[in-house]
Amino acid sequence: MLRSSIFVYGLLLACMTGIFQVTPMEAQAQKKKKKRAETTQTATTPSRPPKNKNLPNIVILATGGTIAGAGTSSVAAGYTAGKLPIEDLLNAVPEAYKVANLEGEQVASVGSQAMTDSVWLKLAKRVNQVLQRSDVDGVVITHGTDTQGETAFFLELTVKSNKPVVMVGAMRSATAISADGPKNLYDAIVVASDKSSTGRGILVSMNEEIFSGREVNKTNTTSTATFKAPNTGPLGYVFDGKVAWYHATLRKHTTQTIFDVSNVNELPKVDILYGYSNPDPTLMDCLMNNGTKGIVIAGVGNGNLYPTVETKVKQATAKGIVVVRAARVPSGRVTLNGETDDKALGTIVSDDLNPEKARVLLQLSLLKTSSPSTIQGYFFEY
Ligand SMILES: NC(=O)CC[C@H](N)C(=O)O
Repeated sequence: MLRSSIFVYGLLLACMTGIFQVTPMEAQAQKKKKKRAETTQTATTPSRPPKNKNLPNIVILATGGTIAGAGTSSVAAGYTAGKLPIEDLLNAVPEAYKVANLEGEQVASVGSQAMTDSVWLKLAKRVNQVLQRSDVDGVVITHGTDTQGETAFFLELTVKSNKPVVMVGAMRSATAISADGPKNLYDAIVVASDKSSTGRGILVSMNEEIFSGREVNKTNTTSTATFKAPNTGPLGYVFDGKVAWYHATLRKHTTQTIFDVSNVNELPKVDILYGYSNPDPTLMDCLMNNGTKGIVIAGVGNGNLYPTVETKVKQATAKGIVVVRAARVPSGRVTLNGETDDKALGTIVSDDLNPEKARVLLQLSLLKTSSPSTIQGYFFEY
């Protein structure tokens, strides 16, 4: 009796301490099972397939943004932009490897609200280097949406190749439910791989629409359909892995421009002043005394200026600062000598470029000349 109760007690103890939980044979089987599970897991993580010589070669240059953003919740809006590396973004779209051979490179990892002139220059130089390679057919650039319109126009004026360059972003982070990044990235790769995208300038592919880098703007703070071209509409669409074109830009771009940044390390300082009722004209003093070489005014209506700002503008142009009248109105042209007397003020107009795009063109123009009339010519040409 005593012996049997010692046995039962011993058995119980053994079970609790796990001695009899797994026999050596079972342990080996479990080890094998675990290894199998690990192998299966690796196999489901898409790895780079071997190069297919029948597919185009696309280089993806990553700069950050929401498309590479990650948050702690899949439903809350909060996240940090530019966290995930390009490899992770590509792993979310294994289908893209059936469209092109893909090579990824991280140029920057920033939310595009932190975009700088130096990243622009680095990016433009890198795009040009990559496109010079005879084995590269096109480039895709992942970018935050906040300032994507400006970067697109900067590249539109400084990329020296006819090969497709397609920018893309996302409005929902990579960890959000229904993240739009993977579909947008897939579509952008489709657009960049399509020979019909050649010679169209910098393209921005978002939400199944394709825009010109000159025209595209972010128009909604949170919607996935945020990108629009208010003056022209989209150039085309990408749907079901196919591209369809309806329009083309007539303004000079890429290989047709005079702007070459290959030896440029710094851009001239150009700032934007916003127009509104009863503004404080001393803001202009701040810019005039701050080394600013050019000022873009986001004027009201047809780029009109508040009277006391107008007085300051006259002082600025007399000092040799180039002042461009643009408009805070989201579409349309700013016309010369309408309500505002450009001749008397020494100002020029942005044509139909919005203030931030006018700033880009003014920065590049000032690398060439400080003559307002020559720069006005550029604004009607590009
Ligand atoms: N949707 C976005 O990409 C916005 C995220 C961030 N502010 C950026 O522009 O990079």
